Amino acid sequence: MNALIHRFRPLGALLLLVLLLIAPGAGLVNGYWSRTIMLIAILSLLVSGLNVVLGYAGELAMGQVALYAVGAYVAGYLGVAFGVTNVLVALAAATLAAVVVGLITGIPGLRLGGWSLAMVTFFLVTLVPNLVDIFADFTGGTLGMGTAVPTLFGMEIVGDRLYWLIILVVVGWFAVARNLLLSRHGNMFLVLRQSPILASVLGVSVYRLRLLVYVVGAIPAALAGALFSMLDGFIAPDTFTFALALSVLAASVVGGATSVYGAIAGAVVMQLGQQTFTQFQTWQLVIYGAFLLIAGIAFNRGLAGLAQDGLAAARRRGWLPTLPPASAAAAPVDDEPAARLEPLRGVLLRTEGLSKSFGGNRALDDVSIEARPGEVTALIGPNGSGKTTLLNLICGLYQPSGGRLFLGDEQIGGQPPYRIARHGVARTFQTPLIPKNMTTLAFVATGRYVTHKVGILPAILRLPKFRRGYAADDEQAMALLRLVGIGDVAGRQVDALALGTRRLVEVARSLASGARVFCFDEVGSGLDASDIAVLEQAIGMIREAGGTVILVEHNFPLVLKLADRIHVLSQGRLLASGTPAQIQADRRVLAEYTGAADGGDDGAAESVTDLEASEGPAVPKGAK
Ligand SMILES: Nc1ncnc2c1ncn2[C@@H]1O[C@H](COP(=O)(O)OP(=O)(O)OP(=O)(O)O)[C@@H](O)[C@H]1O
Repeated sequence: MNALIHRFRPLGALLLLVLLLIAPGAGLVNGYWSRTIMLIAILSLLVSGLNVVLGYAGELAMGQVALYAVGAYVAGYLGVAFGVTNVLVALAAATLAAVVVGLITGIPGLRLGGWSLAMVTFFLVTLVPNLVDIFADFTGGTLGMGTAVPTLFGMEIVGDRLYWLIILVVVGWFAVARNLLLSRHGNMFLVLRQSPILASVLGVSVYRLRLLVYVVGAIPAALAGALFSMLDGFIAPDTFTFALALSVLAASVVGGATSVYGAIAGAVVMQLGQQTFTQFQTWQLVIYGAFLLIAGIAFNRGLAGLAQDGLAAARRRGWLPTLPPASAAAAPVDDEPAARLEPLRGVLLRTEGLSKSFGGNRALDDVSIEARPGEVTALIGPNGSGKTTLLNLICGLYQPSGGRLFLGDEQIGGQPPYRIARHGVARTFQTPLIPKNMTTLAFVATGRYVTHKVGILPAILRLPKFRRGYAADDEQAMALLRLVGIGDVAGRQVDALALGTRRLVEVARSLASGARVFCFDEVGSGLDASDIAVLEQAIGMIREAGGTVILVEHNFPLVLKLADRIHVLSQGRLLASGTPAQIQADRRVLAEYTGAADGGDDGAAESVTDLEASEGPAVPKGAK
């Protein structure tokens, strides 16, 4: 039954599309409703563009309405000034204009960072009437501009034909958006939304990805504008108002910004609301504000989120058949033998006099260490001694104030994090960075985004290259989850997992990139004894496979078991380096941990192991 439903889903969608297309011709809807459907379709294009930018990549870009105007005027002007009325040319020109305007506004907006994009796009919307006025010779100014009748190969595209065109363009866009967002690219957009830091340590240039998302989101807005100019046959600046920008934002939030089809739900609510209530014009800003507040507080995943929750509840109760696993690889097969790691091309990592200051605080001072391939190098020290700062310098998240960082013979210190990640440096975080709305399997596969590239076009067109890449992503991610002993959580939402499990997920994610150097930041904390045993085994495997492991850890028994070499930091300086046996016997280290002036002659503890035998964290002299 289940398989049958899924097999016939595309057929159902096709039937729905055919029904929608024949509705006006077959008399199922009158002229009023066919215009309403076209307006909803156009609005859903606008909202969908915002969903891509805001819902997926987390960028508040208010400029959809300005891009809507660009699409409308470009399509309109082509017809009026050059007699180019072919709808395909008009739509292509609108798309091109969206890309150009997207780049012109996106580059400065995103380069400056922070709220700049929101500000730039906000001003873009408020500028539209002025620009239309300034270029009145081309746009007709405030009086507006009549547009030519659209054509296709000599045929006038009016009435039912225009209705079909609008429906087909909107369906086409949603197919593109679906294929893009429900792919490894969409998953990376979600990672970016949750944490640009995480995206950058996965090897992604945050700036370029943001620009890409912003430009992609601009395209449906311009297409909507072109279609609107064909529908109304007239364009005037009072269509492209700030109130419309707010209504698009409200529709995005109400429909559910992180849902592909939420845009349609949001557009339906907004358009029907507008048409149903006569007082709407007067009250529109208040109504949009109220919509945003209610949607933000009561159902922050929008109508689409409510629908998804309802469907999930119905499946749990057995009222609906359950979904098949995301992929064949995701089906839990717990009795399968754990995967083995392929050989890793570990490399020597070396710091030379590395320093980092935050204002007057010298967090790291002249630290020189080595981490060798096929070894586990542990960094220990009390809280605030500079361990995480050192990892952040190694990964490029901090710029060094002094000193150098070598990977093999190459000096990589000071490079941006995404470049360092591309050299093969992977990282986990003290507080795991985990995106929302993603399965554990998909999250682990994001580790392969840069190293096993599949372009956007193969993803949108679902080409064999995309399918092969997708299958390999799933298979590898599943094997790695099994390796760290959590294959059973592959299909679960990764942000719903317990802290200890998230740490293991991060280890699997770092392995997915095929990295050469692994920086594990307190990866053992919060894990129970059985998880620690699995972690120990996984780190042992990375070492055996030849990887370079840098382990920041407070769990001293774990450090003693795993480390080949230990570096002890104290107040940002390197206090001692040596084998576990040497560090255990080092009285300076004991003194640092106990606070005793001369290494613990009070007889309370004879070695660091005595202090840490209970697996408790190293108690700091000065807690962070
Ligand atoms: N972004 C920052 N801005 C200002 N000070 C910072 C920053 N990051 C770290 N520090 C300071 O640098 C010092 C070292 O901090 P760091 O987090 O590296 O220590 P740690 O050894 O990792 O501690 P813990 O074991 O608690 O994680 C601390 O004094 C901390 O306050």
